[in-house]
Amino acid sequence: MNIAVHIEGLRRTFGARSVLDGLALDIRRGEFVALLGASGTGKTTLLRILGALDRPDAGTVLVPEARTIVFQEPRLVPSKRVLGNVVVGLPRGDASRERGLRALAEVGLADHARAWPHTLSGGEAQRVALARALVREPELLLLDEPFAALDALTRLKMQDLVGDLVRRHRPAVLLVTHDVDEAVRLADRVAVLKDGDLVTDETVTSERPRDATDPAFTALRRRLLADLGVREPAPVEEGAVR
Ligand SMILES: Nc1ncnc2c1ncn2[C@@H]1O[C@H](COP(=O)(O)OP(=O)(O)OP(=O)(O)O)[C@@H](O)[C@H]1O
Repeated sequence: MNIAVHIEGLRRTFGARSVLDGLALDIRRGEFVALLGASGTGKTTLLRILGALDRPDAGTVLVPEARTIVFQEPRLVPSKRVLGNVVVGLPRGDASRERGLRALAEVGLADHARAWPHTLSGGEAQRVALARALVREPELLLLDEPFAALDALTRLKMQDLVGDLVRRHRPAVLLVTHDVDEAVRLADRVAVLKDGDLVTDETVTSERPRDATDPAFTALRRRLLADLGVREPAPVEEGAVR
């Protein structure tokens, strides 16, 4: 079957509030879906359910066994060196070590294998978290605002890195983000979560590498911002004095 994730009629209630209310979403194998939504709409709840960290109250959720999550913060084990963090939970031995080293090389940290987590920058630590997720060769990669805590330049570099890694490994991806441009840059499809269900589910048609000034990109950005209830700043006219 060509489907990696199948969700139908998903409901999750906290007290009297149905945060997810009949949500449906399919993700094909190797497809990259970005999920936008205002704060508190249930994006993390959805990701946690897909990662088996939370349970639905109702509905169907079919996900592959091989799935990993990367959170906003790297969540490294401070008492393990970088390589130990990457291979944590894998069988001990040379084969895992080799896989771990390959994954570190892929995120550009081959020379940090013996470093301790507290010596890493925020961006490096997050790359270790990515290596730890990829070394398991997931069929589904769940990304919960993985770049949100990084400075703007590091965030752009991380977006490029994730784009490259995903193209190489081809997992299905669900990326939760607040950043509309990030969603449109990276994803094959962008969905917006509102009032418990997806109100938008759009295929991104711009060619890669994506140019934020491309008309298709800007038109999609405008539609997504409207769905999110955010007004786009008016463009500054050339020569205008402000
Ligand atoms: N374990 C819980 N118990 C009670 N309420 C919860 C629990 N987990 C989440 N919620 C509530 O569910 C709603 C959705 O939370 P969630 O973290 O999924 O939103 P989000 O869209 O990821 O938000 P943000 O963009 O701010 O991270 C919030 O109102 C939150 O308070």
